[in-house]
Amino acid sequence: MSTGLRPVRRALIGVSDKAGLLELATGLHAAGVEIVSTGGTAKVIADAGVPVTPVEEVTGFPESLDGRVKTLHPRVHAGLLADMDRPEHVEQLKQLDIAPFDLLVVNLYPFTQTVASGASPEDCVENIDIGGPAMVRAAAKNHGSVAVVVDPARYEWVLDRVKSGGFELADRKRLAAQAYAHTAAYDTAVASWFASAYAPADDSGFPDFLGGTWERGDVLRYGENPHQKAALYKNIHGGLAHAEQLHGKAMSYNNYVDTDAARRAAYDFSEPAVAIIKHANPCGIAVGADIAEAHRKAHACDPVSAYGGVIATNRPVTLAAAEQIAEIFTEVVLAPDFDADALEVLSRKKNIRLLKLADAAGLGIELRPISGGVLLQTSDQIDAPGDSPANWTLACGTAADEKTLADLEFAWRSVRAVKSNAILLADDGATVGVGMGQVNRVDSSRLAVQRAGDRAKGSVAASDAFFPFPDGLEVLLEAGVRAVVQPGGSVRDDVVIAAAEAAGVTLYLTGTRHFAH
Ligand SMILES: NC(=O)c1ncn([C@@H]2O[C@H](COP(=O)(O)O)[C@@H](O)[C@H]2O)c1NC=O
Repeated sequence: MSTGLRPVRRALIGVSDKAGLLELATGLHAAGVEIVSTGGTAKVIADAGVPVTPVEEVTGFPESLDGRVKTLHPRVHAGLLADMDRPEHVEQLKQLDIAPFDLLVVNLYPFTQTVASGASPEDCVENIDIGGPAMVRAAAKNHGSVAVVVDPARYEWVLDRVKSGGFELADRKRLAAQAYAHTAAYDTAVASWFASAYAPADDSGFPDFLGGTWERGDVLRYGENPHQKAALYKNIHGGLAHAEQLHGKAMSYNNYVDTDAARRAAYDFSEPAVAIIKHANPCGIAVGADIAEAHRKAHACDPVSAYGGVIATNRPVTLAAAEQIAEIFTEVVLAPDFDADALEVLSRKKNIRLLKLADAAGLGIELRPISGGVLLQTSDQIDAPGDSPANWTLACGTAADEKTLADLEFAWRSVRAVKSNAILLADDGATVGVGMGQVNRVDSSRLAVQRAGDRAKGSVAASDAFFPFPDGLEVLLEAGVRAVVQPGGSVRDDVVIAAAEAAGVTLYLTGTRHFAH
């Protein structure tokens, strides 16, 4: 069966990123390939003494308008679009005196990088490549006859193929698929920038067009369950999907979901913090003088549930912390870094996955697919006025002393990481009981109290949303909680406050809610 092998005799090269260009051009020339190039590319090649035909010689037209017109010419596009398996195309090229191209190597003006550099809108617009994508799309469409390369990392492989006789049809198809993904991502970046930064339709802050492209990372063993298939796709914005895995088995689908929840729970504490997550909910969050102390305290919250958990920290993992973690069966540790000795200790554990992610902050927006669409919201940062104790309203009881207020603030920050309805009990910078994911606030309160056991007495509590009735709060009061922080805002706030007052408990209202569904 024919593999559709086509030799490379004539190549068109126009690259913005000149990395690897010389090696490529030298290799192509040595393999007997005629090279045609655009201005800057041709200059680099010619300066190195490698023969190159300027594209102007092919078009008979000068590169003009500040480079806006270089390759946009029938003599270039006919050479890229002629189907060499169709005799009439071959004949037409002959009549028009146009030579076909067998290989196109292009990379585009750096639009995304220009935007990211904070360049002026005019510079960004000028960095929208027009001729490059036109050629890439033409050659990709005509992959039956032309191989198109958009990735400098492929140059070595390209030379190898050229020297060994050319590209097979299967190669050219894969290259074409890559080329279309490249131009699609490029156009999506341009369209997104126009819609949100350059020409927004209104002042809502939400663009009319929402674009995103992802490239496949690892194919995962399975999805949430073994009968579901799954793969990781990565965008260009960094984050957990790009974390460097330093050790351990491949990440699973559920590992990623839990690690992202752990990241959200731990990353924005100013003190050293550790979050231990199971099934996307915390079974312990704590701050401490260092990571080892924070881990000890977080683990003590619910050692039963912490077994097989996922840990995130906001500081590099130290030897002391690593030795503690190594004692407990842990699926994943995510940290900004690992000290060398800590890495050595943890790497002795075959099954633990160690992920390094320097910037865990995330993009500040979240997308959630729903049937037929996607919901977009800004992330639940802890930056609303109601998140600052200075703005809390003391609804009843005595004003909290410094330690109590610090615990309430810790509990308030931590409760964001708990699925609603969320009730979180804390003491001394550590959770002691977490009630999560119940469909009423009374059950969440019962769960938190039950998990805390004796530790409920004298602890502080945070509720992610208001108590609609006093019943949930009463569970906490009976257990001996000494101070509570909650948003307030229920039509029955007066009876809820009265219940706290009767128990002599301090109650603060934040006016801000932190649901996590
Ligand atoms: N205008 C054109 O006809 C055109 N043809 C190719 N380009 C781009 O020009 C760049 C290469 O230019 P140079 O070789 O001059 O550095 C490549 O990124 C290529 O995608 C063009 N530039 C922008 O559209």
